Amino acid sequence: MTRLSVNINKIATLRNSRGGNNPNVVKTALDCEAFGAQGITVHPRPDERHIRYQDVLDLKQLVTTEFNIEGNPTELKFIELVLATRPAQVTLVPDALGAITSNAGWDTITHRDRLTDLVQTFKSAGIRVSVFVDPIETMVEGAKICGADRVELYTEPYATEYPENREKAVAPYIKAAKVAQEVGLGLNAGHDLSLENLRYLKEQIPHLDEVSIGHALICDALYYGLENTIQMYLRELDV
Ligand SMILES: CC(=O)[C@@H](O)[C@H](O)COP(=O)(O)O
Ligand SMILES: NCC(=O)COP(=O)(O)O
Repeated sequence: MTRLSVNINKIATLRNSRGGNNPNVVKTALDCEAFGAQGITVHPRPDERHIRYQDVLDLKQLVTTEFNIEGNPTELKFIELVLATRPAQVTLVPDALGAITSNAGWDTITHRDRLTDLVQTFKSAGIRVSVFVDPIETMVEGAKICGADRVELYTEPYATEYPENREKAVAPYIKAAKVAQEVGLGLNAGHDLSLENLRYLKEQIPHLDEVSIGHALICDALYYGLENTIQMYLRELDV
């Protein structure tokens, strides 16, 4: 079974655009769970332009499905937040300051020592650690050497190539997923997954443990409503 974790960053972006508390991020997370989501993902950034650090602490009190915090562990504040929150999973993402969104995975070879320390720190606190990587076999192997429990494959290149040539788009992901399975890593995927491209990814990589989806899912909810949308995404994974 592949779990759907809804990334609620975009709900916070909407809230922040006006100040106040509408939409309510915590209520939306709980509604996502009630509508069938099997996890909630947040990706706080140092400028707190969407999810704020306080949101993360508030969510932890009430989220009952898998809580996944994504972010760049080079920020001490991020490390402290994760350790204070103790989510089910932390996903380490090397996002650059000033980037609009995440745009690359880790070089798990160059950053091996630092990642190894971080993985150990989080695992000692009982938190599962996933490392965000491009679909490159050596990067997956590198994540294993760092002690990670899972990798999250960065799917933006898949999503971009999908409309032109979906077989070519998914090919590196199938290879990377195979390596993850061989070395005993769990497998997550995320970024720009959508109703258009999700089913094929799942068909090609049936052993995916989890997908985290935010941007497209929240956009779809404008047309279909949040409950219907979550059910539609779940059906795409039910293959
Ligand atoms: C790691 C990843 O791909 C997502 O967490 C993505 O970065 C979502 O963040 P934004 O909502 O800021 O685009
Ligand atoms: N880890 C990926 C994620 O949480 C959501 O990414 P996106 O669907 O907002 O592109």
